[in-house]
Amino acid sequence: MMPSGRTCNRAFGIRRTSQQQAAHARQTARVAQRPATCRRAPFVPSATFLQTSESAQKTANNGDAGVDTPFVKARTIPSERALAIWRSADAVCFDVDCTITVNDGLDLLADFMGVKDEVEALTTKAMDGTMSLTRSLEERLNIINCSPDDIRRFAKAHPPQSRLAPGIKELIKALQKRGVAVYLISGGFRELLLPLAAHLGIPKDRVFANRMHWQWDDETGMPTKLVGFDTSEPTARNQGKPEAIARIRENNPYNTVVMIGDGVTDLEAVQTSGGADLFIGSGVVVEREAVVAEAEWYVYDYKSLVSALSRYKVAMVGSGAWACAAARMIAQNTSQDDPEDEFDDDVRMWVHQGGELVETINSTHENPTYFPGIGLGPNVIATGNLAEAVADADLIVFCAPHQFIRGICKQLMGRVKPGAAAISLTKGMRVTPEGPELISQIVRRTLGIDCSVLMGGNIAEDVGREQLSEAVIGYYNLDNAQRFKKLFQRPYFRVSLLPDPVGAELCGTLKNIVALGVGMVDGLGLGANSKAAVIRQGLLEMRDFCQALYPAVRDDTFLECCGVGDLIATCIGGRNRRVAEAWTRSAVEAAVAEGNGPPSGRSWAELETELLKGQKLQGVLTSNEVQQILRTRGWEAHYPLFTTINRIINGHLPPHLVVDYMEGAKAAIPEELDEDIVPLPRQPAAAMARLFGQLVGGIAGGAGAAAQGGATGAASNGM
Ligand SMILES: NC(=O)c1ccc[n+]([C@@H]2O[C@H](COP(=O)([O-])OP(=O)(O)OC[C@H]3O[C@@H](n4cnc5c(N)ncnc54)[C@H](O)[C@@H]3O)[C@@H](O)[C@H]2O)c1
Ligand SMILES: O=P(O)(O)OC[C@H](O)CO
Repeated sequence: MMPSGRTCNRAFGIRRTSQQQAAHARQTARVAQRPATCRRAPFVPSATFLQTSESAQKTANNGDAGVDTPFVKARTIPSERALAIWRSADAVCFDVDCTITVNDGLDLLADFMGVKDEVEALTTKAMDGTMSLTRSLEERLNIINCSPDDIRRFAKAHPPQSRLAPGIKELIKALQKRGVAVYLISGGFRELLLPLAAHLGIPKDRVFANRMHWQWDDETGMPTKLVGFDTSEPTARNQGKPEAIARIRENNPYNTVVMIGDGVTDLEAVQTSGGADLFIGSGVVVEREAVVAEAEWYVYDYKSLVSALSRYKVAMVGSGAWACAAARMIAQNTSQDDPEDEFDDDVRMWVHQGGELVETINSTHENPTYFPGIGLGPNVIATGNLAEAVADADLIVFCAPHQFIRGICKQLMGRVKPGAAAISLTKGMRVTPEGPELISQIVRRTLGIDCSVLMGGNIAEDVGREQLSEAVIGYYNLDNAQRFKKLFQRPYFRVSLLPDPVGAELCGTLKNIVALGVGMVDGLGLGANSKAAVIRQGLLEMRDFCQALYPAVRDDTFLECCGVGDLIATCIGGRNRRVAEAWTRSAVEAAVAEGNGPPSGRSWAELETELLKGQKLQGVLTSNEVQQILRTRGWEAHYPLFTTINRIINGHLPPHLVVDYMEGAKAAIPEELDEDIVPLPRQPAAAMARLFGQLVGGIAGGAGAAAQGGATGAASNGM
């Protein structure tokens, strides 16, 4: 800003950090050697927002021995109010001279025209108050007396990039990227500002400044001689900046407008009604005592404004295998040194166990219980306190085993930040007498926030090893989905958006049942053809079930990575498949070994503990949940594979019927057994004992018999 820019030769007695003092000394030495009219302010090099503001604040609070200047406390840490306004700004207005540029345009032009000293004398008069701003501008232009050609030559000699303050271009770019309207409001002249505006991508109609008046040549129709300037522009007089902002507001539906500048006329922008909602003082180029003292927020580094612009805080609810792999990706993204990074570096992770595991994660940056051998990143901060993990979080990632989500959400009721957005990575559903409820629906209903889903063929350990994986984000709110995409997307983790959240979530849920079937095929020693048959039928039943419950679910969704992609990944490398294989082997071996006696195959719960070491099996619970829906609605015959698998896992049918699911679904299940739906039974079901007793002869024929259709025969016999 031009008029007060003249005051920058004065010493203002600002208390500085030692870092600032060193920078200031270097700057002072440089300034002394050049003809610029502004003494540079301390510039804090490349510190992050918090480091900058904290160190500055600390110095301000402690005092700084060795500096004998009067104490002025710059508010370098923004208040919550200031931060909220900054983040929600619709328009940001910048002063130009010594705010976005390192020098004053009119001074530079005077120097270029060889009249620097006379112009400076007039400036001093204006600053002394012995001359009005308007008259001082008039007289200075008179002395400068340039032609349009001089201005063109001046612009060439001082191109925009040579004049920009450090970090300003990145700040303006970050604002524009967010859709914030950027304005220039200057006591300088349009003729000198427009090249800067063009360089910064600011349209001409967003530049408020004074206009030179020219004498025009009658013959050529071209401007020839400078004869004054347009005094009707608000920027030609004191209190002009708030007036310009009031005009901007009149013509645009902005709720929130911020003014940034180095001088007192910029400060005025917030002190008048109709002006800006927030003034941010800039000490990037010069420090002015009055501005430092009055500004609600004062910055020495534009990076700090970029950092503070929109730092979404992220919470991870869960700390199992997938929660760790996902938190690791998020932490990689949030810690990027990118001025446009929208996220706070830290990722809070809730650890159900609390205690020692929390301490281990925070000291070793690894979760040895659920995700051994893979570092999470130092910015994943574990806590055993659920409410603390999500407090202040703008983005909440739910990734706990599905049976716990409802309880978790109940604890979080009334504790999440209004306006927060959630995403569920959990695969599963809940079934109530009223019908099914998806995990994302539980989050939405209990917490009253938007909830997207992220689904795909994503074996946690493979993602942790940065092997290529794909996922979709199924969404209702596109803005939130796009933000989550930025949060998750990595070179090795390809994320796309899918406007079918229900289809995506149900695919992720139902494939766990099919994976149990494939594990059974493996446990029976059958080959690829049988697995393919089970997978194909599983995909059909997944599609039919989704569309029977939610007719809007799209066919295409099943061809996405959340559909067939996840199905294949789980059936090749998932936990459900692995545990089902072990369970089937154990059941078959026990039946063969014990003949007609009661089989002693291992229970699901036992194998879950032994093989998954604390991780949770989702397929058995999901199968029981889905089966309740099938049974209640009389749909069992339409879902023969789902039904057969459910009967097998609950001990109502022998495992080899998985490849003869049409028969399995038709089998008459005794009344009392039909009710016997026990999630993860601790003991082999009594029903299993009876069935194995009847079927042991058939099973003893082994997998070979089953592969050749023997399983069908045995099942038929058994039923
Ligand atoms: N593991 C994978 O490869 C993978 C991949 C994609 C999706 N998923 C899905 O993500 C979800 C979470 O899976 P995961 O692998 O992160 O977890 P996990 O299977 O490793 O389960 C262990 C987690 O459950 C927690 N837990 C145990 N008891 C609890 C309780 N009473 N209340 C709350 N939490 C409790 C543990 O603290 C731990 O964080 C599941 O729905 C799963 O289907 C898993
Ligand atoms: O290991 P599973 O069977 O729980 O499956 C893991 C993931 O869901 C695969 O995408």
